[in-house]
Amino acid sequence: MIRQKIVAGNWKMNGSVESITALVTDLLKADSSNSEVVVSPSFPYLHLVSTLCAQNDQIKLAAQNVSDKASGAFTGEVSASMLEDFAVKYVLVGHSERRSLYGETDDVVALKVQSLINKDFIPMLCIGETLEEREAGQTLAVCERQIKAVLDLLGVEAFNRIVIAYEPVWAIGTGLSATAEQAQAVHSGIRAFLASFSESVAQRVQILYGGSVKASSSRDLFAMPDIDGALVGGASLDAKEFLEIVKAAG
Ligand SMILES: O=C[C@H](O)COP(=O)(O)O
Repeated sequence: MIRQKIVAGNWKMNGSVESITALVTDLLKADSSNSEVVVSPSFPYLHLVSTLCAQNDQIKLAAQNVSDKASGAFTGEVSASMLEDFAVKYVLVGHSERRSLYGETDDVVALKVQSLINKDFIPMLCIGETLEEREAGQTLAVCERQIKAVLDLLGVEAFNRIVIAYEPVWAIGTGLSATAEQAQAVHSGIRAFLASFSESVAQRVQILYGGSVKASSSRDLFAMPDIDGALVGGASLDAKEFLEIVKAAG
């Protein structure tokens, strides 16, 4: 099955009105691409970016997080219904920084996925193992456990509306990308795991790789049959580098 590639830039907690305006302006100058291009600013800049991109359907918007609660006394949280006021298509969920620094468990991540699916957003479900887990041979078991929490709550059909981002924790922000072969092995394992629940869902689901993706490594990654794009952190803050990655995706 042909799956459209997605190249998503996760800007994390970076940027200002000035720098984001300049970055988006540069991204909008690029030629159109067959891949879907997504950018993920911090909440305060969603409105700015959606306004800047309003005349151009080439760039889609992602939020970096969402609350698992619908509304109420949850200071500092942002609900899925609030995101409906912006042109948000995707929402990152379960990023390893959320899991490790803010204590998000598999169960909380699954609830966030549920709140997004209920509102017709597409969750980008981030999964991946730590270095210790990889060295202990637990890479796939960890990924499967993280996916299983969502499967148990929502069933396999939910994955028709979910994008998976495989991001080995040891490769995030370290400059140590997984090799294309290492990433492919995990992606195909994830797809096989989903296929044990539904072959058609497994064939359809887009699985992105994230972890120190650079223009120089992206072509090899995208040549792999089960790598359907990238979730790019640091390199997405540089328009030229990010656009090279978009180009490599075709
Ligand atoms: O969401 C993106 C990942 O955390 C990758 O970040 P990085 O490209 O800076 O390693």
